[in-house]
Amino acid sequence: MAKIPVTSARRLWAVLVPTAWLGLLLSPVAVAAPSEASKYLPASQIALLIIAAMLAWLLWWVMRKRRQQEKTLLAEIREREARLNLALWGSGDEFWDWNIRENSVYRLGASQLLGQGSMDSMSTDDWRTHSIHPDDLPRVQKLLQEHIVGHSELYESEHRIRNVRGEWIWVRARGKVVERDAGGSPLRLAGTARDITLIRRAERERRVALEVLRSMSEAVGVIDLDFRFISVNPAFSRITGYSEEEVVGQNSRLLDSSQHSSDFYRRVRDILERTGHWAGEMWQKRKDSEEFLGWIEMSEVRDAQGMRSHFVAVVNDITDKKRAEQELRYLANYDTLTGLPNRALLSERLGRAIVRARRQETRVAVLFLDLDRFKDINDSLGHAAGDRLLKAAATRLQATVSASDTVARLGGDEFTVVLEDVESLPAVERMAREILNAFSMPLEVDERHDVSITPSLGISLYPDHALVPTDLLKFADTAMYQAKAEGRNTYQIYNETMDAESRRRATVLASLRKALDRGEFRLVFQPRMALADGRITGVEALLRWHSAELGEISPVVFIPLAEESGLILPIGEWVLEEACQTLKRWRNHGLTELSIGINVSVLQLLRSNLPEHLTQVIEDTGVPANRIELEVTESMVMQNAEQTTNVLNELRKIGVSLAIDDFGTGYSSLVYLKRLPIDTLKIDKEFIGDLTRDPDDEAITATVITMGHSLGLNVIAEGVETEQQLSYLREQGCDEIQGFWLSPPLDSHRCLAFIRSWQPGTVAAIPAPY
Ligand SMILES: Nc1nc2c(ncn2[C@@H]2O[C@@H]3COP(=O)(O)O[C@H]4[C@@H](O)[C@H](n5cnc6c(=O)[nH]c(N)nc65)O[C@@H]4COP(=O)(O)O[C@H]3[C@H]2O)c(=O)[nH]1
Repeated sequence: MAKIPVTSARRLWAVLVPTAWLGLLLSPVAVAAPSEASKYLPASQIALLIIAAMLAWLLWWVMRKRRQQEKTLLAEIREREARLNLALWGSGDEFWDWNIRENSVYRLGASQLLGQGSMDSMSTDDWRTHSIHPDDLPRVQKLLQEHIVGHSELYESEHRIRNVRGEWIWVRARGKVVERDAGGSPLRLAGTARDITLIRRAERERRVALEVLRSMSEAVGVIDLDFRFISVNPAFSRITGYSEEEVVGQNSRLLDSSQHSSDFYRRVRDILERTGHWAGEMWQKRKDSEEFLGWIEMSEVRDAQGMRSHFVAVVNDITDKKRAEQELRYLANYDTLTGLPNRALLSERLGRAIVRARRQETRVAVLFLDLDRFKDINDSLGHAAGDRLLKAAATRLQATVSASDTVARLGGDEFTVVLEDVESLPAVERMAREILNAFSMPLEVDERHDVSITPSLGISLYPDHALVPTDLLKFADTAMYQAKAEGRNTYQIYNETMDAESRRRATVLASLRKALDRGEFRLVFQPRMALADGRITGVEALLRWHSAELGEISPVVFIPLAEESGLILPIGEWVLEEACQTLKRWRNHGLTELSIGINVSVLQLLRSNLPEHLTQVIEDTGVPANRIELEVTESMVMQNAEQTTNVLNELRKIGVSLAIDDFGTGYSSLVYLKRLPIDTLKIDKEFIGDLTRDPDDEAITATVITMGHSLGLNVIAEGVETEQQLSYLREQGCDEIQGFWLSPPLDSHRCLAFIRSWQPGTVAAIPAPY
C-alpha cells in the first residue's frame, strides 16, 4: 500500500470531512424521496455525495491503519529498548550517548552502575565532574579527543566512575562517533561502559599472586591430576635444579628419592587423591642426584564448578634446618667430646629404665665412675691429651659393658653406666670388677703416649637404694667418693652410712681450707735406723693436724682430701719449709749427718713449681740438698711415670735424694724402677706387719730387698714393730728400719732428745714401746 505523507493527509482530511458530512446530510432526502430529491437535487450531485462519503471512509480507514502501524512500531521500539535494557542489565554494562551539540549525556545502565532501571541524563559538565574520577578525567578526555579528531578508530578507556552508591568503580568504556554534521564534525558519540572492578581486582590479585610465587623461597609446583608438572616457580628451579622447561610435562616422580620406598610415595599420592591434601617431610632428589629433605604441603585446586582441576605443591628445603635441629638435639643430649649420652639423656634413659624395672619387677644398677687423679694428668700432659684420654676411657668403658647398657659422661672425668635387668648384686659387682680390670691396661692417648689411669666406682641400685634417677645418681656418687677414700681403683656399693661419711668429708674439707691460716698444722718426726751399725740415719717428717672444730684428724683422712681439693699444694710447701727449718735447728745442735724424709704428693710433682721452691728453701735454710730425701708413693709415680720422671730428674739435679714410699703396693715393673732417678725403696708396712707370720710377705720382702740392692738402691723397711721383724730384715740384708719398735713419730723437741740420747750399741736391748 502506498504511503500518504502525514501533512497532505491532514489537508485532504480538512476538505473531505465537511464534504462527507454534507453528503451524508443530503443523502437521506435522496434515498427517502427520490421523487422529491429529484425535485431538489440532481442525480449527479447525489453521486458526488456518495463518492465523497466513500472517500471519507477510505481516509478514515487509512488513518486508522496508520495509527495501528505506529503503535506496532512503538511497541517494537519498546521491546527493543527492554531487550537492550535486559542486555545491559545482563552484561552489567552501561549505555551512554553523548550529544555533543546539546552538551548532554544520556546514560542507560545496569542497576550495578546506575541503579535499578536507571536512565540518566545529565550535562556533559556534570558527567565530567561528578561521574568520572578526577584522577582519571584527563586521560579519559584525552582519549575522547583523540577519537573525535579521528586519531583512533574507537574510543576505549579504563577509568573509575561513581556508581549508584557513590563508590568509585572501574569501568572499561568503549564508544564511537555515531552522528556527524554535514561538515563531518561529530554530533554524537555513543558506547558502553562495563564494570570491570572485579576483573581488575582479580587481575591485580593474579599479578600479586604471580609476584609472590616468583619471589617465594619455597618451591611451588602446579601438578595436573596425573601428577605431571604444569608450571613451577623460580624457587623450584633453584631448589631442584630443574628449569621450568625441563620439568613441565614430566611426572612428579622425577623428584622421588631413594630415601623412601616407592610404597611411601604411592601412599602419599593415594592420600592426596582421596583427601585432596597431604603435608609432611619427604626426601626429594635434585637434578644433580643430591637428595634434600623437604617439608611439603600439597593441596588440590578446584575450578569454578568446584571440580578438582590440579594440585599445588609447596616444597620447603628443610635439610639444613633439620640438620641444625639434629645438631641441637645432639648437643642437648650428647657429650660432644666422647659422643656418649650426657647427663640430660642419662636421666631420661634412667627414668625409662626405672619404669621398665618397676613393671617387670627387676633391678637397675647405676655405676658412677671417676678417673683417679685425672686432673694431674690433664695438667701435666695438657688439655688436648686429657681430652684424648677421656675419649679413650669412654671407648674402653663402652667396650666393657654390653651394647644395651647406657654409658654416659656427666662432665669432667665422671662417667656413669646404667645396667638394666640386673639379676643380683653379685652380677653388678662382677661388672664393676670387669670395668676395673679393663682399666688395668694403659690407655693410648696418642702414638707416643700410653697412660695408666684407674677408676673409682660407686654403685647404687633401684629399688634397693632409691626409686628416682636423681637419688640413684646421688647415692652412686656418694659410694664413688667412698671408693676414693678406700684408696681408689676400687668399687663401693652404696649404704646409708656413706651419707654420714660424705657429710663428714665435706665438714673436714671446710675446716681444712682454714687450717693453714689458723696455724693448725704441725710436724712430727719418726727416726729411722741403719741395721748395720744401729745409727740413727734420719727422720721422716709426718704432718699432723689439730682442727679447732674437729680435733685431731689423721693424715690418712685429710691428705686425700687435700689432694683432691688441691690444698695439698700450699700445705706441701709449708711442710717442706717447716721440715727444713727443723733440720736446720737440729744441725745447729750438731746433728749434721742426719737426713730428713719429706712426703711429697704427686700433685706437687705435677702441678707445683717444686724444684724452684725446694731450691729456694735450701738457700734460705742452708740445709745441704743431699740431707733431704723426698718420698713419693709408688702408685703415684707409676700412674704418671713419664711426667713424674721428668720432675724427679730435675729434683735429682738439685742434689736431693728420692725415695719410693709404700713400695710393693703399686706393682711396679723393674723396667720402670730402673728408669727412675731414685736412691731409696721404702717397703710398705703392710708387708712388714705380717713378716714371720705370712711366708708370702716374707718372700716379697726378701725379693724387694734383693731387687733394690741389685738396682743399687738403699732399702728401708717401714712399720717395724717387733724384734722378730727386725731380725728377719737384718737377715735379709735390709739397710734401714723405721717403726714403732724404734720410735713412734715424735714432736721436734722429743725427737731431738731421742736422737741425742740414742746409743747405737744398745739396739738389741731396746724394747718395743708398745
Ligand atoms: N702401724 C704402724 N704404723 C706406723 C709405724 N711406724 C710408723 N707408722 C705410720 O706409718 C705412716 C708412715 O708414713 P707414710 O707411709 O709416709 O704414710 C703417710 C703419708 O703417705 C701421708 N703423710 C703424712 N705426712 C705427710 C705429708 O707431710 N705430706 C704428704 N704428702 N703425705 C703425708 O700420710 C700417711 C700416714 O701418715 P701417718 O698417719 O703419720 O702414719 C705414718 C706413721 O705414723 C708402725 O710401726 N706401725
